[in-house]
Amino acid sequence: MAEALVIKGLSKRFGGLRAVQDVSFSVQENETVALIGPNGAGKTTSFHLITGFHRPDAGSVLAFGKEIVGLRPHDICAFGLARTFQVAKPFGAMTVLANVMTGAFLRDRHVAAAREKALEAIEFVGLGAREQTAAKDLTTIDQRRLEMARALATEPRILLLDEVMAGLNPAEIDQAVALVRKLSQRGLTIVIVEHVMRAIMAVARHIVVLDHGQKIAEGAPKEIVENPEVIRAYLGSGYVHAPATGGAHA
Ligand SMILES: Nc1ncnc2c1ncn2[C@@H]1O[C@H](COP(=O)(O)OP(=O)(O)OP(=O)(O)O)[C@@H](O)[C@H]1O
Repeated sequence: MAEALVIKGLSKRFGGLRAVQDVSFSVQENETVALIGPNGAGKTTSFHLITGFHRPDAGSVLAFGKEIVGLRPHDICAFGLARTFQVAKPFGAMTVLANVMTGAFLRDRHVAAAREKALEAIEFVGLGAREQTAAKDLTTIDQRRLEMARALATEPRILLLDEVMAGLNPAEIDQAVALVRKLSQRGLTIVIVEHVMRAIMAVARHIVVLDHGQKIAEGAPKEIVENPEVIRAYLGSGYVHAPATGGAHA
């Protein structure tokens, strides 16, 4: 498998705070990699750095062999990296279809083509019956579906999902897991930030753990949940059998 994303020495300070410190990891094509860690560990900042919303102080991000540090978010998206946001940012008054078309317009200037592509993405994420619903009237899981459809409509090769399971009930988490798997089966390379550990275990082939901006571990899910450093920093010793408090959700 070829490397879709190679991150080397990524660093970002906010004043005196080292939000991301010398973080390196790689993602193979069509692999799903999870980025986990406690609140404030630097996961979302890493997404901002990869997708051009923040410029790193140091480090490199190669996407399919091309350096993308320094490119604007729009150009990074056009290069094939799409993302969702931790706090969903739909255009509330606009319909689901109109929202997803804003993604599709990245590649298709023609309304009919953009509409067709948007409808395909809406159907794919399971929002087929809601295309004319205003985004603000969607349930939480449907808002997450909308975020994914909007990203998908930009025709990404790499999809970065930021806490798409937050606030979902257990049945909805199962649906979201199924959708992430379906996205992977479509051939996408996925990087997912998530606190819901059972979802991570169900979708990720590889896990990278951040703590205080630094990578403290990476490896296969089974290794990670047994790693003493990860248990200390994030999971807590009882997570496998009982929901952890304050950190990962079982
Ligand atoms: N724009 C900013 N200006 C100043 N500090 C910031 C900024 N963005 C993030 N930070 C700080 O950087 C650190 C890392 O934040 P980040 O949002 O990346 O963490 P996270 O791992 O995504 O956490 P969570 O799980 O809570 O979303 C935190 O201490 C945060 O307060």
